[in-house]
Order: sequence, then C-alpha cells, then structure tokens
Amino acid sequence: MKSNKHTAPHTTDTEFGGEIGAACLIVLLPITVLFLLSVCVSEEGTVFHWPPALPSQSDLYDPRAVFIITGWISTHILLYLLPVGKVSEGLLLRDGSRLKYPINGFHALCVTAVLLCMCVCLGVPLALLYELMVPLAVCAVGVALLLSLYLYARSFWAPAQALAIGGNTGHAVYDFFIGRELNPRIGPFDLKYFCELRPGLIGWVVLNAVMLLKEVELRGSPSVSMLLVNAFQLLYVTDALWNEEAVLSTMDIVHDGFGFMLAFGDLVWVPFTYGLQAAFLVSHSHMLTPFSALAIILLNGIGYYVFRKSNSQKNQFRRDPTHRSVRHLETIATATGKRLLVSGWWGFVRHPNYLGDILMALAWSLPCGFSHILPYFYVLYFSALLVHREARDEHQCRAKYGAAWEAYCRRVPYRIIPYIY
Ligand SMILES: NC(=O)C1=CN([C@@H]2O[C@H](COP(=O)(O)OP(=O)(O)OC[C@H]3O[C@@H](n4cnc5c(N)ncnc54)[C@H](OP(=O)(O)O)[C@@H]3O)[C@@H](O)[C@H]2O)C=CC1
Ligand SMILES: CC(C)=CCC[C@@H](C)[C@H]1CC=C2C3=C(CC[C@@]21C)[C@@]1(C)CC[C@H](O)C(C)(C)[C@@H]1CC3
Repeated sequence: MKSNKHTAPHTTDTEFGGEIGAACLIVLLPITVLFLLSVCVSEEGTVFHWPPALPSQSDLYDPRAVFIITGWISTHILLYLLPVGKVSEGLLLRDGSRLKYPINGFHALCVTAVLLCMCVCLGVPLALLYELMVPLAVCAVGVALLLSLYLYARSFWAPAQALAIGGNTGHAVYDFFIGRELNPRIGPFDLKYFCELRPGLIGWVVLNAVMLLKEVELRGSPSVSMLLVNAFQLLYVTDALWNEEAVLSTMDIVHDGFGFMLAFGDLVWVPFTYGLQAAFLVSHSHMLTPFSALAIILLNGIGYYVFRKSNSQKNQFRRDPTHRSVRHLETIATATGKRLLVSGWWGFVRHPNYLGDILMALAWSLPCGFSHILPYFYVLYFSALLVHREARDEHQCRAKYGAAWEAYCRRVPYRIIPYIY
C-alpha cells in the first residue's frame, strides 16, 4: 500500500477474498441476519431444522418498522449533537491535524434508559417489537445500504489525504465494502464515530430489554437466564460508552475506511445478532441451577476483569507512560519512539483484551443451555473475528515496529490463549 500526505493512497493488498469475497459478503451478511432471527423466534426445539422456516415476503416489511428505525436514529443524532460532556481530540491524522469528537455517549445511554422506563410506566406495548424483529432488521439493512452508497459516492469528492489506506483498490465493489473515506463528516458530525457507538450498540441493549418484557408477558416473570444475559450485555455496553474516548484509538476509527462493512456491522450486525441469546430465550425457556448461574457469573466477572484491566493498562500507558499505575512495567523501545509493554497484562499474551472478551462471549451463551447451537453463534463468530483482527493488527505492528515487534513476539509467544494460541 502506497501513500503520502498529499496523494490518494493506492491499495494493493486486499482482504476478505478481494472483490469476489466482498460481493459475496454484501449479499450473504444480510441473509444471515434474517435467517438467524427467523430461526430464533421460531419454536423449533433442537439444533437445526431443515429446510428452515424462512420469512414470507409479508413478514419482511412493516411500515411501523420504518417509523421506529427512523425515529430511533433521529433521536440519537439529536443526543449526539447536544452540547453536553467534554470534547476530545482524536489521534494525529496523515495531514498533521486532529479531529474533535463529543464524548457524550454515556449521556445518550442514560437518556435512553429514562425514555424506556417512561414507556414502560405509560404502558407503551414495547414487547410488540419482538414480533417486529425481522421487519426492523430489514429496515436497518436498508439504512446501512443507503448510507454506504452515500459514503461511496461522496468519497470521490473527498481530498486525497482524507482517504483510508485500505479501501482504494479502484475495484468498485471491494472499495464500497471496505470504505474509501477514513473519517467522513457532515460539518462537525462524524458519521463513523456516531454509528460505531450509538444507534446500534444502545439499540442492542434496548432490544434485550424488549425480550425481557416479552418473556414477562408470556410467563409472568423473567427467568434467571434472561436476567443474566441482559445484565452481562448491559455491563458491556455501559463499559464501552463510559470509556468512549478509548474508541478513538481503535483500528476502526484510526485505520479503517467507512463503508458497507462497518455501516452494516454497526447498524445491523451488532443490534440484531449480538443479542440473539435474549431473543432465543423468549421462544426457548431454560432453567439454570443456582450452581450453574454462579459459575456463569464468575466466568463473566473474570472475562470482564481481564478485558477492562488490560485495555485500561494499554490506554493509560499510551496516554502517559510515566503514570504511577504503569511506570513500573517493563517495556522495549521501537524505532518509532513509542515503546511496547512486555510485562503486566501485555506480557501475559499479545492480546489479553481479546481473551477477556471471548470469556465474556461464552458467559453470554451458556445461560441458554445446550439444546441449540444458535445462542453460541456470537461466541463462534466473535472468536473468528478476533483471530482475523489479531492477524491484521500483527501485520500492521510488524510493518510499524519491525525488529522490536519480533523481539516482543519472542518474549510473549502466545497471541490470545496462553499455551494454546
Ligand atoms: N465486541 C466486538 O464486536 C468487538 C470488540 N473488540 C474489542 O475492542 C477492544 C480493542 O481492540 P482492537 O481495536 O482490536 O485493538 P487493541 O486494543 O488490542 O489494540 C491493538 C494496538 O495496541 C498497541 N499494542 C499492541 N501491543 C502492545 C504492547 N505490547 N504495548 C503497547 N501497545 C501495544 C498497538 O498499537 P500502537 O502501538 O500503535 O498503540 C496495536 O495496534 C478489545 O478489547 C476487543 O476485544 C474489537 C472488535 C469487535
Ligand atoms: C460481520 C461484520 C459486518 C463485522 C463488522 C465488525 C463490527 C461488527 C465490529 C468491528 C469492531 C467493532 C467494535 C465494537 C462493536 C463491533 C464492531 C463495530 C465495539 C464498539 C463493542 C464494544 C467494545 O467495548 C468496543 C468499544 C471496544 C468495540 C470497538 C470495536
């Protein structure tokens, strides 16, 4: 990949099977979401039933879904634009500038929680959203598709230094999928940053709450499994929004363009597949023994501890290596002037944060029992995503740090799971 700060980067390395892989994913990803949701809400008891009960054409569209999705996204645009919370600067861009981002995602979550409670108190039939899951997902796919077309079109008017390194092969389908522009903005409104943390992530936990309400409607009270899935995933989303500033240094914001992959991932994949366990529990109730409930809580607790501690340690070290919480850690120098941690969490494995995330993913599936593979979809997909992400990051770090990275890999030989991988 070649670029300098004034010429458009020209991408030569492709991922996801290049143009053909991208074309297949654009078609297959939405179909997968609709398939998973349809299986989830069907009463089918065990593993897979073939042929699956696919939704009919009339199940796919409902005007109420269009109204709800438009209202939801508009509410979150308004909450994003509210002048509350601090404003932070992102990392240094190729042209030497830094963008400003509002840090008010946690406020948006709190306002959403208040609105949700008001709806429950006023008797708004929120459980109805359970029946609308498929049309809601179809409508969200439509929004992601329109947004990606807009992003692709506008990228041809963007200055060369605003383009991402990875999405400029010149092959339309691939570039549309990966995304050409790094930080597309309408005035101060950052489209990628907004989509990454607001409508999809908060939508995910709201849909979970709807599943809980539906279970109460059907069975009179929520099951322990449903309460655990809701609590674990709410903790994860609250943590993401509480630590919103840390997102500014993730690969998605710093490196990846904004195209169909992230637009679909943020607006459809996250809200409609990350919470499949709760949707599954509505149609397939599962009783947990007190011992298994405690074991699952412990697993989620350990996963969260590893995830949060390791992410915070690296973020603190990158922000201020002299801070008392990190200054005792052993490091190695790199030619770029930055140092790499080789003790503490980052001396245990090369991606301790991924390990914690995978342990939590497992804890979110176990409350659903073992009668069906569907609640395990998230942990399986997520492990594959993190193995792929680890390989991408490794490639970038090797290019960035050269010999120092090799020394780090010799010192810390395991990538995610000690003695296994
Ligand atoms: N729920 C979900 O769907 C997803 C969740 N995640 C989660 O998001 C979080 C962030 O993950 P991600 O953005 O992939 O990347 P990481 O937070 O793991 O960051 C990787 C970067 O950290 C720096 N780094 C790596 N090793 C060291 C070291 N030894 N010392 C100091 N710095 C080091 C390097 O950047 P540099 O040196 O330039 O600072 C590297 O590029 C993770 O917890 C992950 O599990 C991620 C994807 C999806
Ligand atoms: C199949 C497909 C289209 C995948 C696209 C991948 C995206 C779904 C994920 C890429 C990176 C993500 C992150 C989060 C959510 C999923 C996506 C968008 C994240 C916001 C979840 C909460 C975490 O605490 C996080 C903030 C660290 C995380 C950032 C990366």
